[in-house]
Amino acid sequence: MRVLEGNVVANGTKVGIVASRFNEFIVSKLIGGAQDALIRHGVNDDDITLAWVPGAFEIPLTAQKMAETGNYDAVICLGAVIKGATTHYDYVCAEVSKGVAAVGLKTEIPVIFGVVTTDNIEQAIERAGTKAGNKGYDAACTAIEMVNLIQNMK
Ligand SMILES: Nc1c(NC[C@H](O)[C@H](O)[C@H](O)CO)[nH]c(=O)[nH]c1=O
Ligand SMILES: CC(=O)[C@@H](O)COP(=O)(O)O
Repeated sequence: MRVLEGNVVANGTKVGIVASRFNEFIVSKLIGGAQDALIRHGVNDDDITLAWVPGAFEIPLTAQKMAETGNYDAVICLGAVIKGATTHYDYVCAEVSKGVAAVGLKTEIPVIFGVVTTDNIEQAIERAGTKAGNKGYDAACTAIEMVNLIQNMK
């Protein structure tokens, strides 16, 4: 049986990161986690490009623009959507999740969903480098694995 699988080893991998400034306290920790994972798995710091957007809603368009340049093997989307008093949360979460998935399918490179969507600030903190790990780190490992997997499929 031929098994297709990606290693978590970077080989000249070029990565774009789109990060939303809303809840920057959390998102900056996700960026730190992603950068740490990329570098520790062999990505050169010079091969990482970070684009800031105002909020998670703006992530998909920016991820698409980045992916369409052809300069990146993967794009990692980082953000923090935290539930407030109204239904705004649901609209932002729906659009960013659908949008990120659509960009991956359209551009045919891995576009990774590293956006935390939480009921409260405590849950977000737990996922930004404390008791539930760092979702930015996890997203970066996923990006490297997916780049490898797709290379192995050729
Ligand atoms: N409430 C959160 C937002 N809201 C802002 C939107 O993402 C968007 O920037 C605005 O509606 C303009 O289009 N964004 C987050 O990333 N996180 C939130 O908790
Ligand atoms: C997820 C959000 O957009 C959130 O911050 C909005 O809060 P609110 O529903 O209280 O306006």
